[in-house]
Amino acid sequence: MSRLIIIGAGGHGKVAADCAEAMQCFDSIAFLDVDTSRSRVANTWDLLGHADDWRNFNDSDVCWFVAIGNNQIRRRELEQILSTGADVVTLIHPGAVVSPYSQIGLGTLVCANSVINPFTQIGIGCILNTASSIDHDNVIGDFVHIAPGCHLAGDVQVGNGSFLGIATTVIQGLKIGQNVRTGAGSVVVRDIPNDAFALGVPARIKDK
Ligand SMILES: CC(=O)SCCNC(=O)CCNC(=O)[C@H](O)C(C)(C)COP(=O)(O)OP(=O)(O)OC[C@H]1O[C@@H](n2cnc3c(N)ncnc32)[C@H](O)[C@@H]1OP(=O)(O)O
Repeated sequence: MSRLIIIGAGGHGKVAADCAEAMQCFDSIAFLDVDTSRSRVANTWDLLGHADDWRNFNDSDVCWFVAIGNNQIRRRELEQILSTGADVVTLIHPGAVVSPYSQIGLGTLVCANSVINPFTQIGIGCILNTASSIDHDNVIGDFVHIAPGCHLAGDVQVGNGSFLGIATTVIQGLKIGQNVRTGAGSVVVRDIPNDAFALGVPARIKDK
């Protein structure tokens, strides 16, 4: 058992803490955040101090999770912590179904009711949000956010830093590039190139 400190006390941080509590493998759960105007988060968890001061809390029994929704900021913070060799954890809600034949990178959050089917690889620092399903043989890059209710069919690839908006559906075998964004409810039926923004049914690429 160890103490978990979560960096980022916004809505996503609260979901991460709730997941960590459900896992029942941490002695205590607390936060650091850039906003230190309060001492408690949602009247439930302690806010220990400023996120920039995280090294001051890096005792041997502490492990870390970065819960920042923005993919770029999450990447910056997590890479900084990983570079020091600090103990970063992966959070998988006990109500998620994860195949033993899949791989999940450090610092990723797998939320309740998500399903990860076999031979799928998930990178580091990802968010697989509530009730998302990632089917067989997917390759999901680093710092990707798959929003609630997304469904990815088999053999889908998603590049680093991409954000699939809530309830996006991707048919089998497609390749979604890096830093792509999709709108809520998009149905992706063609590959999407790097840095594109796509939305609609079927999803079309739009100007940003
Ligand atoms: C736990 C969590 O909360 S995780 C976070 C999950 N959140 C999401 O997934 C949010 C995804 N965001 C969206 O879908 C947004 O609507 C965006 C990014 C696609 C567009 O947002 P904005 O740039 O603010 O666009 P805006 O709302 O002004 O709409 C512009 C036009 O696009 C249309 N539009 C907006 N979203 C969509 C969509 N998802 N699909 C199709 N059309 C859309 C609007 O109807 C509007 O059309 P109009 O010009 O004909 O009236």
